[in-house]
Amino acid sequence: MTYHPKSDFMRVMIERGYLADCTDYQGLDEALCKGVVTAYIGYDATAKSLHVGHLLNIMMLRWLQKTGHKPITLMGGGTTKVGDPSFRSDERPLLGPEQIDANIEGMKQVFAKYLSYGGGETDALMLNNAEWLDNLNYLEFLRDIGRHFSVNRMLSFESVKSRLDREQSLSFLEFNYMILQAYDFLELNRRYGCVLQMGGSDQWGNIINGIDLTRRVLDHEIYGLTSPLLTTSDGRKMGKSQGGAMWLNADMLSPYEFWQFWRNTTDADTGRFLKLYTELPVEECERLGALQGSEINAAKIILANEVTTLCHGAEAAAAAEATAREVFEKGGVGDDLPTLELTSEEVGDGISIVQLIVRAGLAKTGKEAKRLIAENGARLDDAPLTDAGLMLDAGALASPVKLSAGKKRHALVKLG
Ligand SMILES: Nc1ncnc2c1ncn2[C@@H]1O[C@H](COP(=O)(O)OP(=O)(O)OP(=O)(O)O)[C@@H](O)[C@H]1O
Ligand SMILES: N[C@@H](Cc1ccc(O)cc1)C(=O)O
Repeated sequence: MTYHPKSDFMRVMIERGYLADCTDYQGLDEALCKGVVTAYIGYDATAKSLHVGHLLNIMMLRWLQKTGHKPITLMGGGTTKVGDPSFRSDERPLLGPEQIDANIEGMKQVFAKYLSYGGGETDALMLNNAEWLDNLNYLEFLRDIGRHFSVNRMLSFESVKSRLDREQSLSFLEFNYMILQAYDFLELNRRYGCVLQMGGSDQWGNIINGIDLTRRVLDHEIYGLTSPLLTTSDGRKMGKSQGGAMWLNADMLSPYEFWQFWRNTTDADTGRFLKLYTELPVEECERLGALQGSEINAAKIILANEVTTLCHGAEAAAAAEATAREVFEKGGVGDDLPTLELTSEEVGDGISIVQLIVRAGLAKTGKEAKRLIAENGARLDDAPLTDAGLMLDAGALASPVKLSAGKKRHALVKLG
């Protein structure tokens, strides 16, 4: 990166590692220096909660607001009905309107923790593209908007190319997604003077289509900026299709498990995550990330506390840290462990240990639970579990028991 930015926002984006690409560094930097820039990120309603992959770009909106600009969070109430095919090898499952509305309600919970909404100049706005997409007239839309798109060019984008190269089907419905997202940018520019769209690098094609369309229709110069897609050191994208998504809503992932996720960051990721997910000064993040051996654990605890405080509050972060100390350092049971509460009817004459391991979320299937036991990875109240046929009755569960999978994952089982 040879560009030396003048604006605070661009400087933060570059210094902290948020920037993958930008359509016009200098043009955007100058706009940011001149006055308040309105920028948006869109979120499709494909799940009830956002996850830590999305948190990366929520932090970008937070920095945008902190540096004196105006963020828009756009819920994809309209676009979710179509489903973004970018870099996907298959079509997304189609969701019905009730599911979409429920997902939007779930997703919305998180934004107010990071952004301040309201009517002021740099207050954030929450919008939904169903507002302008739901009632589009097909023929008018084709004539006014569709005529600006070249199919030849649309077919050349990397985001759909792999699907075409592999001769896998790309439905006409999905093919329209790019046009709808482009139209969003045009509408947001027209209605709210929005001049910047941000997103993960998989959104590049969709973003530049919006910029081209707005130039053609309104003759306005607008910008796009993308972040790297966050992967863990072992190369997996942090998302939801990957399984085990790290959700931001507490009813989908407890604050304790959320805290643990950050606490278990690999050494190589610690400095990078501190810069992306906390607001500690860059030099401090670098110093902490460079610690070696057991010292880096202190950095990971700082990371977990900072991120959990932002997302779930200082109290939840402190409780998670206390539970972790209790469980790991003293071998005890903390109040904050994920808990499975059983009724006496469920326990009956006895409930199998395999079923408990699955229901407590420590294994996905019975087979996986049995393998865990066979490989000596499961423990009951800190004692190794060797018998996969073990049954626990109400007497055994008279006081809560702790189940563990490996060194780091624990759950409490108790009678409700
Ligand atoms: N791991 C990530 N790192 C950075 N940005 C991400 C990440 N995951 C998602 N995003 C951003 O959020 C947008 C919405 O993503 P999308 O719903 O496709 O993600 P997802 O939950 O990872 O989905 P899936 O795993 O189903 O592909 C992405 O296009 C990207 O801009
Ligand atoms: N396409 C984005 C979501 C989005 C929706 C509408 C937009 O205008 C912008 C972005 C995604 O897959 O997550």
